[in-house]
Amino acid sequence: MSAYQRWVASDVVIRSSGCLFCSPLTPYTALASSLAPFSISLCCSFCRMVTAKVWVLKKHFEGFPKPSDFEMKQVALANLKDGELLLESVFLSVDPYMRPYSKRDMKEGDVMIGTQVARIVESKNPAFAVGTFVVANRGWRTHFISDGKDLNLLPASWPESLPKSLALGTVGMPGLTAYVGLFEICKMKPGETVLVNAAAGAVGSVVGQLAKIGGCKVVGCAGSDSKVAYLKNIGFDEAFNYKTVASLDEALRKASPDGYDCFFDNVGGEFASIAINHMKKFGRIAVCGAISQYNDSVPQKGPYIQIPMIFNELSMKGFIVSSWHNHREEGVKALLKWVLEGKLKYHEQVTERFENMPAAFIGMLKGENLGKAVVKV
Ligand SMILES: NC(=O)C1=CN([C@@H]2O[C@H](COP(=O)(O)OP(=O)(O)OC[C@H]3O[C@@H](n4cnc5c(N)ncnc54)[C@H](OP(=O)(O)O)[C@@H]3O)[C@@H](O)[C@H]2O)C=CC1
Ligand SMILES: CCCCCCC/C=C/C=O
Repeated sequence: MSAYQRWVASDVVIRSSGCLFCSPLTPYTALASSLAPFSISLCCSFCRMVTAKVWVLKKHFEGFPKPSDFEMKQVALANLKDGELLLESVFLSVDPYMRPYSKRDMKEGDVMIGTQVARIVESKNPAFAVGTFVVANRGWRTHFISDGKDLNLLPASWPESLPKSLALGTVGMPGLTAYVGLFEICKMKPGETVLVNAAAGAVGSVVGQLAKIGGCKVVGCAGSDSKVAYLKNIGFDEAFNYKTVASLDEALRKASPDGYDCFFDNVGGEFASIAINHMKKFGRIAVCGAISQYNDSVPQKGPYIQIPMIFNELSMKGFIVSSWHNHREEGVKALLKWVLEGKLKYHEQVTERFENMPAAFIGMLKGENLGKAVVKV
């Protein structure tokens, strides 16, 4: 009998509101495995169905997201079929893209989109062992069933001492975004000057450090003095608080009087319109994000970019990291190596409890995070 089966057999009742699947009267059971405390699921003591908690988009966001736009629900998961796995989320990611993508791709009532580090708690698929950690793209759910095809294993060389949540941040999608944007889109070269905004966040903090590893001068800006201090601490040559400088134009000129070869733009809007006038001849702009525009109900207007683009013969390219999946393996390997060598530092803003997903998401959009915002279930 496996550790998991022993737990199920022990029937530790931790709640009694009833099974969603068979009867409102049947109590739930704690279901755990040999690797507790990671695994605590809800399982009906009669039919053995697991109940997942999920967050749905109750109401499309208008302007800034608010707690009442979300609703938490319970979903009963069916028993596993051959080839299937039961997983529980251990860390969930909250990312800016959820705001624009919800408008483009979701309808009210859909489970919020997103990725998680999850642990396999039951397996009817011989290719996946119980206890394995994976990265999945299954939205804001505590538990889910998979056939294994949509899961990414953490690299085999992932040390036990390294937080697995980094697979959602510095050694995950945001880190890869920095890697692709700098090396493939900006095509940065040693000796160049790189500008990055939202620099103390998940993507920006990696951008600045990779640019330093690549032999560049790095200028970053962020929305608080403590974030600016953090940027200096992790090696940025120049950093400023874009919210308190008297003039953004002056601050950009002071930080690099000769201008910028590469601009990694996470913010868009007014910042980008001003920064474009500080680009050097043949400068390259990676259009990564436009977070200053995501919550606009009325689209922002110019100034327009054509004149500086022409005079300085600039290149400007938007990109979506998932289109660069052929660089994933190489990128994750390089990021992990730099983290382990101590050349790539990380910080995580960890919010406790699945119930706080909306608060973590809203907080990240407001700039409350230093480094990657994640939720620990
Ligand atoms: N193209 C792609 O494939 C990808 C794009 N992205 C984009 O990269 C950007 C950064 O994402 P990520 O690193 O995950 O998030 P962050 O960890 O950087 O968190 C978001 C940060 O944005 C800043 N911010 C919020 N509102 C504004 C504003 N109005 N003006 C300036 N800064 C603001 C806040 O920091 P502060 O305190 O400094 O204001 C906040 O902490 C986003 O635009 C995102 O959409 C991310 C992943 C993939
Ligand atoms: C599997 C998650 C894919 C995330 C793609 C993110 C693209 C982001 C765009 C802007 O934020």
